[in-house]
Amino acid sequence: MADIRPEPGRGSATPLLDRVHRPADLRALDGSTLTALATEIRGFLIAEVSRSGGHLGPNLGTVELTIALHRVFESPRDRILWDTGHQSYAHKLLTGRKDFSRLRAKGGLSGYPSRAESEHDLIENSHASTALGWADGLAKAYRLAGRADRRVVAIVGDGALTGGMAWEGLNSLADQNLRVVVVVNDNGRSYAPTRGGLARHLSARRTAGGRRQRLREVPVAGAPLYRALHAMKTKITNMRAPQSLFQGLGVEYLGPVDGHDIAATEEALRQATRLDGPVVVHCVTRKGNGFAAAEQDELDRMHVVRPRSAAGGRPPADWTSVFADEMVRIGAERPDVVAVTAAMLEPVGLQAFAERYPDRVFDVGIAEQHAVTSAAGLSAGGAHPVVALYATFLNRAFDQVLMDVALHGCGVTFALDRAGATGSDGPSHNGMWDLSMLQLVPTMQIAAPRDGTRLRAQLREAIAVEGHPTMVRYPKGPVAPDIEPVARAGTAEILALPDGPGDVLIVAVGPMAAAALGAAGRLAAEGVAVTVVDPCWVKPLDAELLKLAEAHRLVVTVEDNGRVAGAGAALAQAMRDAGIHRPLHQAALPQEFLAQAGRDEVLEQAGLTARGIARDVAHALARLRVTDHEEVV
Ligand SMILES: Cc1ncc(C[n+]2csc(CCOP(=O)(O)OP(=O)(O)O)c2C)c(N)n1
Ligand SMILES: O=C[C@H](O)COP(=O)(O)O
Ligand SMILES: CC(=O)C(=O)O
Ligand SMILES: [Mg+2]
Repeated sequence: MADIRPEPGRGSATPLLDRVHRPADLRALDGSTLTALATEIRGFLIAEVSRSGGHLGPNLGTVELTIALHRVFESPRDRILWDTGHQSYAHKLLTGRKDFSRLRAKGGLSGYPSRAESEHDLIENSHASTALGWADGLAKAYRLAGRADRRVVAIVGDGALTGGMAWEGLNSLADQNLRVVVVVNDNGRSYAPTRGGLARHLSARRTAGGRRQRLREVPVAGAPLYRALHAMKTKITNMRAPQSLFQGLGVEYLGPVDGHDIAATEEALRQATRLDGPVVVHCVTRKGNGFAAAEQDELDRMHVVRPRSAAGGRPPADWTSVFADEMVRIGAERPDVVAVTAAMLEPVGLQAFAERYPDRVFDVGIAEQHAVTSAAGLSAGGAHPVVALYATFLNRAFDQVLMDVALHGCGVTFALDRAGATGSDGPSHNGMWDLSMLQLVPTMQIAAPRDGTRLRAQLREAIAVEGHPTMVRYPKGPVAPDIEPVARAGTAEILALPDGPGDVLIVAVGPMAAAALGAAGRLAAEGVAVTVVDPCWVKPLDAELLKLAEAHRLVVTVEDNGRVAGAGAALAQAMRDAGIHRPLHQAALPQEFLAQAGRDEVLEQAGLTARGIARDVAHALARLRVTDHEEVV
């Protein structure tokens, strides 16, 4: 993630934008005014997003495309669907949302489309490659309802197009001959350059288009030659290029068109709407366009920038960098260890591994399902794959984890970054499902390290396991300071022991250890004797942990995962199975779609802080005194 300094003189004065309150207002503007509006929007985004943080590069690339879309389509009668949704800032501005002062913060604008914000938004899940599925369903529904007037347009990045769902969508659009316009927003990048056969195909089409474009720019001899070539190559429209992969599937193809040329993009879109079936408009854009620092950012074209408050100076070491470092060391010792990423090499911390062992890292595109099954294959072939993903993105690959990896006894390690609350990306990005989901997988071993030392150690332990899958989960943000154990209970580690017998056992999962210790301190001051234990391995739970539970009056589990079926629920079940009848209170994230806020705010709201845990324990103890034999309090 890049630090940025906006170019001096850039402000957010927006006289033209002030005249646009809704998409229809755009239709009254002429060509040069539209170009000036694009410049204004770009200046606004650079100034605002540099301050708030957010997806700067992708949004700088879609300004002109968004203007063209809103001039051709009549949203919300027509549906404009942004795949992933991280590139919809200009769309927000043109649909009346201009207060970016709290972008991605609590109570502020979402970093993605949001149904609560606008009738112009529909998809807000922000997991990639879903827009064609939505488009397919909407177009079918409109057809059934006899609403031929309602058009559907989906904007999908070249990165999102690497996801299998996009191809399932295209297949279905072609099958039903649905009138859907698919704009491929091709900037050649995901975070890093987009990889694979599809990326090569798009690149070849880009080059073919570019060659024609250059010929046209040659004043005298070039133009007739261009026209001759062009006429020969195009039959139905003057923009259609033959031999595209899409045409082979039964989806028309227009382009490539320069996505920073509003008039040309508009013309391509208008042509697309005249066709009576699915059509791809190949739109070539530059990620970071118009902001030199972003255009020149080799890493990811400023895909996402940190808020200015967090920028400056060296950021503190985060969990990702500890993982990154340990992977390089493990890689040196274990030539069979390979890494798999779903288009997020650098964000998940595999850059250094890739530099050291370029042949042992595989970027499969935004294709988590394929990443997991491919890892099963790697394991079957004798390698030990580490599949590194953001926790929330594993969700869609549950069946592959269960049936390909676990059922087949594959030694695959899942390294899940951004596990727990992530906050500013809203409900879609909190990593609060993995502990529940992977509890269901027979043979899966789950580690939740509490600090950097434990992350290194447990990653090693996990990678040493063959014959079944392992998972290591860790959160977003600075790595927690090391906490040394005071005793052990099997594989669990005791972090605090009272002098005498304990009243309360706090089972702190992973990075919740520090807050649990803080709570124990507060409770001790009130005369409550608390033992704090870190299970280290959340699955399987060590029998010693059950003995500890039996030795206390109240058990409290603390985890940054949804409360349903997570570590607390697993312990409650293990205790019941073992005939241990102790009341158990679960402190966890509520099983809800959590509103966007800072990560700390989300944790605070869920009571996952020292104060919150101490308060919960005190309440639970008070209730225990009243009802005595309650099992879950
Ligand atoms: C299922 C899933 N995996 C990973 C991501 C993380 N992610 C968000 S945007 C992005 C790259 C998108 O590339 P592209 O679609 O080409 O859009 P661009 O940013 O280039 O405009 C990735 C990997 C995600 N949102 N969803
Ligand atoms: O997950 C997608 C984000 O927009 C980028 O997240 P991050 O800042 O946690 O890497
Ligand atoms: C949008 C998103 O998920 C990302 O930028 O990673
Ligand atoms: Mg892209």
